[in-house]
Amino acid sequence: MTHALDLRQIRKSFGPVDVIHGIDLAIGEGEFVVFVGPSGCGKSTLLRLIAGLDDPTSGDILLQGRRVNGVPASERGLSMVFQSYALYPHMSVRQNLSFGLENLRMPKAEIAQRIEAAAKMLQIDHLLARRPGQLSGGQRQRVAIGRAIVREPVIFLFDEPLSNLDAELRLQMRVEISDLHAKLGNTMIYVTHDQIEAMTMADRIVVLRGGRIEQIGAPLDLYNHPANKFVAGFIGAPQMNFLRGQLADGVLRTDCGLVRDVPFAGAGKVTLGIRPEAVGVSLHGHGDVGHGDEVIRVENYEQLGAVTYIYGAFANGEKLTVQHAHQIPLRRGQEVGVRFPTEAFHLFGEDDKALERTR
Ligand SMILES: Nc1ncnc2c1ncn2[C@@H]1O[C@H](COP(=O)(O)OP(=O)(O)OP(=O)(O)O)[C@@H](O)[C@H]1O
Repeated sequence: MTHALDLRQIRKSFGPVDVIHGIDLAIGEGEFVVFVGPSGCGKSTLLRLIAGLDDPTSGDILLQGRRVNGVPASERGLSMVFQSYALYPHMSVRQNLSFGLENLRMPKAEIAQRIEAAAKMLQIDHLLARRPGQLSGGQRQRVAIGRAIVREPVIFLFDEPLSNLDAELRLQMRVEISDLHAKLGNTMIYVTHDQIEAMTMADRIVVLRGGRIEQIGAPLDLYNHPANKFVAGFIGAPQMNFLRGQLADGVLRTDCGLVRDVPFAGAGKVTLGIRPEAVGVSLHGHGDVGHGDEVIRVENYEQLGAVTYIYGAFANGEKLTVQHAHQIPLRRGQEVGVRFPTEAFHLFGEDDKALERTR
């Protein structure tokens, strides 16, 4: 099968600084792939290499099986949507949408028809006569997406397109971009540092750190089976809890006092990972400590109605975040029993790699 995109051993250096360290990646036709990672991990650089806005130092880029190294951006059949929208302020929305097509000498009737279809899909048909300055941030981003759509690209490239929008609008646009992908069926590559965008939009997530791929997988694969501590900590909010410990002969002893038979092989220093929602809470009556495996002291808490977040600490100072699905009475300084179900354990070795379960 021909892939929409193949990256083969892509490296990129800026002068003496190596930014991308040999990336191999194949993206299938119609896939929605999200590149995610902390600031400076090389996501935008990688996207720019794919777009043809920059050249790799070495390695090959193939679009639908054809090597495109050195092919100018305008001839790659890709459209890019930027965080900054990059609209022409002195042109109307309609002109912003038609500009690129006119440059391709496309017949006027076809341009008009494409603009009409895209404007309708994005619900900006009533805004075509306005200038970007007369639009809200969300409307501007829709115009920028419209400009990408009218070009009918083989691949859409998005570089943090929602970063300038407020939380509510981000959520709405996330859903709209997912809908757009479902309607159009094009391959889409989306760069973000926001793991929630990655979790909600991607068919597959590529987690990058320091110019290397840490893990590739479907959102829930990464959530349930992170390959290492970095991915475990990056995917999921609030973050997975990490507790120091020792493993020997199938027995885990954490520094905070937990002793437990665990189905993991290996020995030596380990980190126990457990997600906030997997930790059980027990309260007896008014603030009495219930029966738990261990006790934390509540340092802070947040009652959101649907969920309660408890930010606690063990006697040894290690922190624990608990996400509880019910409303419970809490006060700072009280002690709460916490339970650790073994099924929810992730163990990471000294090299931060996830240990395999033995059963
Ligand atoms: N033109 C350049 N010259 C020198 N260094 C660069 C250049 N462009 C990017 N870099 C460096 O390459 C690294 C990766 O940058 P890149 O913009 O790809 O990161 P990113 O993951 O997109 O980060 P962010 O989320 O902050 O945009 C950074 O350390 C950056 O400083």
